[in-house]
Amino acid sequence: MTAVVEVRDAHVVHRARSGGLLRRDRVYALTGADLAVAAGETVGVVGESGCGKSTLARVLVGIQRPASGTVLFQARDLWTMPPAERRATLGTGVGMIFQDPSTALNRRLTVRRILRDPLDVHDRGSGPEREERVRELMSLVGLPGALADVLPGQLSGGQRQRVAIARALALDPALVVADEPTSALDVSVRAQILNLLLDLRERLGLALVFVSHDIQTVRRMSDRVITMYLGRIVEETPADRVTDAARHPYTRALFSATPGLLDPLDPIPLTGPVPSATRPPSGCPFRTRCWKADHLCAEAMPEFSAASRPGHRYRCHHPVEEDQSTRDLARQEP
Ligand SMILES: Nc1ncnc2c1ncn2[C@@H]1O[C@H](COP(=O)(O)OP(=O)(O)OP(=O)(O)O)[C@@H](O)[C@H]1O
Repeated sequence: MTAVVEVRDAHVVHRARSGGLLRRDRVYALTGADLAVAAGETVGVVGESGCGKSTLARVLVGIQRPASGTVLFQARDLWTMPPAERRATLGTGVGMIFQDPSTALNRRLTVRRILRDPLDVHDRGSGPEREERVRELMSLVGLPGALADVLPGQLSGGQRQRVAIARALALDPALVVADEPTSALDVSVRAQILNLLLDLRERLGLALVFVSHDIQTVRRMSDRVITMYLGRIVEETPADRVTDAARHPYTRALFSATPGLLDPLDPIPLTGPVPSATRPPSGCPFRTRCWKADHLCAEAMPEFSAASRPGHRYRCHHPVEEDQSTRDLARQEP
């Protein structure tokens, strides 16, 4: 597999937003992240709020430089290349779709200007070719050409997100990262936008990274699911087996609590709060909420183990069995 993007042992540490000027804690937003995404595949990223999903997304698209670790884009190290080359590589190679198209789009520019802008900045084609590309992009995302001269404020939320997607695709990127692309939209248009993304991935052979709180949607959209907990990737599971083959207790608990499964599962209780990212627990970060934790979990962060099927790895000293029913798991005392 040739990765479009590959992150190796990436760490991101922020200064805490609160705590006063003199005493600023460190927030461990991303710790030792490894991930590779190939052309044509969709990788979904799930986890509770604050676990580092957006940070990982920002590292993948080169908005966030990791404090340590490597980011390879099409096998080239992003952060050792000259800045101008990095800007050009990211500008043309990567598209990002944000949660809220109302804030992501410039309200003063027409749809045509928004879509032409990346073509102008990166000097793509002649004037007429750029106009043609704008038409092509609008048609690609299902926007009528008549909307070319309107402002984002005159569009519906779904239409605005289509413009944002078209803009992300303007320069034929190899990688698109969508961070909660539907959570600001009406429920009625969410499915349309998700289907559009899936269709575009097929047609354009994109590598797609999809970040969402909505784990049912991630499961439906993705080939592989990445589970994050307190800044760490703790499991990577083939999406079609995530509810029954995941081996990390946290992944099982997260998916067991998902409403809307065809075959509802017994919810596995997740007790207690998520610990602070400024003081993650020693050893396995999930141990303070895990019903299987023992002294070993407090002492050492488990290394990744490979599961029996390709594309499945997990970090856990006491993994649950594949196919062990959530009823059995739910009965275990935390
Ligand atoms: N610029 C920043 N300064 C300080 N802390 C930050 C900053 N950005 C993120 N964090 C912290 O880093 C951690 C990871 O944040 P991140 O936004 O990546 O999580 P997330 O999983 O995307 O959360 P959500 O689902 O709520 O969007 C959180 O504890 C967050 O508060």
